[in-house]
Amino acid sequence: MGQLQNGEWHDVWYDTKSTGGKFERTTTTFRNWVTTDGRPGPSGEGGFPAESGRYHLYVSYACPWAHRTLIFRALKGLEDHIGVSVVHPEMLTEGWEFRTDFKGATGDGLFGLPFLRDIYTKADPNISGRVTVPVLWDTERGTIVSNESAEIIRMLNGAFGGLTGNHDDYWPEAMRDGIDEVNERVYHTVNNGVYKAGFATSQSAYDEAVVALFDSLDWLEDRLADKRYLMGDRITEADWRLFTTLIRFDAVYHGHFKCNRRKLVEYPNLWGYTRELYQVPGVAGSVHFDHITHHYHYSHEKINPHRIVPIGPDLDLDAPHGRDHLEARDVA
Ligand SMILES: N[C@@H](CCC(=O)N[C@@H](CS)C(=O)NCC(=O)O)C(=O)O
Repeated sequence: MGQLQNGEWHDVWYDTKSTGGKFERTTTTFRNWVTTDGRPGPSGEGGFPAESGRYHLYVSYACPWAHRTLIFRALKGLEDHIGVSVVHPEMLTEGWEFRTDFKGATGDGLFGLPFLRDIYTKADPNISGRVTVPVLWDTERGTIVSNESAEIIRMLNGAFGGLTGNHDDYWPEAMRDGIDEVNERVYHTVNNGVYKAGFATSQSAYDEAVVALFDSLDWLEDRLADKRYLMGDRITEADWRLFTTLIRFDAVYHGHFKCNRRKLVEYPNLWGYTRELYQVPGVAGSVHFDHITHHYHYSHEKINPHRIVPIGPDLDLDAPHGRDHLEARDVA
């Protein structure tokens, strides 16, 4: 693991010394938007119109943030319009690599480059910062549109309907404030909360993160007692953002990140809800437990110095989800 400083690679682990042992996620560099007609989006510059075959996603199957973009690509019928390259699950001193010696790792499908950082320096030779997945690459302008998953999923949700005819909407206008409110708590205490617990280097930083995480899981468990999905009777973006953390919970976060007050399977509502989302057509194909389990345990040498990859729990994600008694309606 490392980062770029003025286009040069430096192998450094996360700095938690300056923050009293707390892991703080840095902000994202590329913030442009693909829009229907190329007009600028909420941030960055314009000139990125939705076109078939023009954009390419760089992802890791292990990463929960990249996973969101793969789910939206599948749900929105974008497989034939947006290509994908999958990095190797081991993220070591060179950062994400395009090695292909692991099932499902594709290499760099556009340029045949060895490292993900080469894609970042192709976009900006003097770039500084972390080299993260996902990356949405524009093959026409030869640059990165965005490396912020929260924004990439909104582009995939909203910009390509004219091309695909798929107008399913996971961020409906009338629900946006409510969705954003749920996202905010879920992001800080669950999505990023597991990382704050796992990467903490002081007891107090770990305690703070792990308590907030399980408070939120209790809150979500209650919320899902009479709601089929987080926002009620229709699936929204908020559900997919939560799903990619829940699906990794028992396999990785419970043990490797010490989020072990309870397992996900011990929450009846959350566990049924996770199975239902997993069973939505197109979603199971985006879940790769081999990459997930291998990545975390092998890459984080500071947490797991012998790099033993555990066997992992047997999870029956295809079991009936048992949530049919709660009302549901279409996303269109
Ligand atoms: N804000 C980014 C965060 C993405 C992120 O942190 N990805 C992780 C993998 S799960 C990564 O690539 N980390 C490499 C690093 O931090 O050096 C997003 O949501 O798109």
